[in-house]
Amino acid sequence: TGLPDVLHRDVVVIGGGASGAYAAVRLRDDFNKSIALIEKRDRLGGMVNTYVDEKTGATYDYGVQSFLNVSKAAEFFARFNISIGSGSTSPSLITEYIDFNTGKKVDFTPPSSSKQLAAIAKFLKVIEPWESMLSPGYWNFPQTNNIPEDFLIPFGEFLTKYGLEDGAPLIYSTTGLGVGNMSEVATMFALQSFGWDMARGMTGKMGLFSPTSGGNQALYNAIAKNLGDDVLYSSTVIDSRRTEFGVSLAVRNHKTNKVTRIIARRLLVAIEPTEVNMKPLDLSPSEWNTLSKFTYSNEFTGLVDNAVFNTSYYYFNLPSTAAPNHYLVFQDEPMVASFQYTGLEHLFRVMIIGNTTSTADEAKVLAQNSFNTLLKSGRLSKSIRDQKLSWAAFSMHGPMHARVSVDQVKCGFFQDLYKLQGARSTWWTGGAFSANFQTQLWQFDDGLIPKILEGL
Ligand SMILES: Cc1cc2nc3c(=O)[nH]c(=O)nc-3n(C[C@H](O)[C@H](O)[C@H](O)COP(=O)(O)OP(=O)(O)OC[C@H]3O[C@@H](n4cnc5c(N)ncnc54)[C@H](O)[C@@H]3O)c2cc1C
Repeated sequence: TGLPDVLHRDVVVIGGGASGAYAAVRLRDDFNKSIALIEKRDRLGGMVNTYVDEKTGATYDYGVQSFLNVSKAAEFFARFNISIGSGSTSPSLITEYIDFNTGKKVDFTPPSSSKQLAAIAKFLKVIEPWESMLSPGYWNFPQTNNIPEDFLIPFGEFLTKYGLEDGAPLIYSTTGLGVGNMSEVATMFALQSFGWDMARGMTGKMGLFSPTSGGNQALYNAIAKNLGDDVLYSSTVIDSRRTEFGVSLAVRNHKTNKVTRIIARRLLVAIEPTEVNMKPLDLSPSEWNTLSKFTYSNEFTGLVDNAVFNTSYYYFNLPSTAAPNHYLVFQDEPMVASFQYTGLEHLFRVMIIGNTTSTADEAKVLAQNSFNTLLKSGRLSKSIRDQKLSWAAFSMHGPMHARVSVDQVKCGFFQDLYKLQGARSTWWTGGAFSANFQTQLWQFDDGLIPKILEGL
C-alpha cells in the first residue's frame, strides 16, 4: 500500500512471448543490462500452448508446434539444457476434404508430395532474391519507386504467374492459412506467413525441431525460471511517459492490484501494436497514425474430445469449387480450417481463422456450427442432430499477421513504420515488425539488440 515500488532498469520489455522473452534473456545475460519484463498472463511463451494429459503425462502442442532452425536457434535451447529432437510426433492421418459450410465431401486431390515439394523448391528460387527486403524484418524494404511488382499482386496470381500452383496446398495447410484466404492476400504478406525459411524447412534445407520432453512450454518455463523476479506477471502498463531520455511506466498487477513504477532508459515493445495494447503507451498522433493502419487475423486453436470424430482423420475445410484439383481455391475467413486428430485418445485439434474483429466467443460458435454441419451430413462416425463440442483446451492467439493495404505499402508505410524504431527511447519487435515465426523473431531481435544498446 502507499507509494508504488520503483524499479530502475536499463531496458523494460513489454510482452513475454517469443520476441520479448528472447530479447529479455539476451539483454540481461549476454549484454549485462538490467531488465524488467512485463507479461499480462501468469506464464511466459505467448502463442505456445502445451496440453498435458493428466492421466499419462503425454504432451501435445496445440499452439506453436515446432521451431525452424534459423541461425542460432538450437543454441538458445542448449543454454537452458533443453534437448531437442526432430519434432515430428504427429500420427499419419487420412485427410478428408469437406466444405464445412455444407458438410459435403469435396472430391479434391492434391498434387503428389513429390510434385508439391518440387514446387516449393522452385518457389524458394523465385523468392530468394527478395529475402533481405522482407526477412527477418523490413529494414531494407525498398523505397516506394522500387517495390517489386510481384510483392503487391494477390498471392494466387503470383503462384500462377510462376507456375507454382502445385505448392499451394502445402503452403496453405502448414502456415499460409494464417492469413485466411491466402490467394487474395498481397504476395508480400503471404510470404510473411510462408516464406524463405518455411520453404527451406519443407524441402529439408533447414531443420525443424522441438523439445524432446515437456512440450514447447518447457523452453519458456526455463526462461521464466532463469529470469526470476525480473518478470512482472499478470501485469500490464496502465500509464506511461516516453521521452528521448527514457521511459517511465506505471504497471499494475491485476491479481494484487499492486502498482510498480518502472523507470528505464529504453523500452522494447514486444506485443502487437493494436489499439487496446497501445492505449496506455501515450502514443503521439503520428505514431498512432502509422500503427493504426495495421489489420490483423485472429487465430484460435483448441482441443476437443467428442468421440464422434473418427480417430486418424484430418477433416479439412475447402470450398466445393476446389474439386477436383483447383489448388488456389480456399475458404474466406472467418472459418474453421480443420479438425485434426492429435494421436491422444479422442483429442482433435481445432484451428479457427478469424478476421480483425473476431472474438473468442465467436470462434467457438463458428466451431460449434461447423461441427453441427459435419454431424448432420453424416461425415462423422454417428449421424446425429446436435452435440455440444467438448473443449479440453482453447486458446486465442490473435491478433497476428499484421498487414496493410497495397496503397499504404506504395505510400511508404514501412519506411514510416521503421522511423518509429528508437524514437522516444522506444524500440519495436514482434510479428508486426518482422514475421510470425518464433525463431525468425529471435533473429530479428538479434539484429535489433545492438541498436537498442547504442549509447546505453
Ligand atoms: C496456432 C499457431 C501455431 C503456430 N505455430 C508456430 C510454429 O510451429 N512455429 C513457429 O515458429 N511459429 C508458430 N506460430 C507463430 C508464432 O507463435 C508467433 O509468430 C510468435 O509467437 C509471435 O511472437 P510475438 O512475440 O510477436 O508474440 P507472442 O508470442 O504472442 O507474445 C506476446 C506476449 O505478450 C503478452 N501480452 C499481450 N498483450 C500484452 C499487454 N498489453 N501487456 C503485457 N503483455 C501482453 C502475451 O500474453 C504474450 O505472452 C504459430 C502461431 C499460432 C497462432
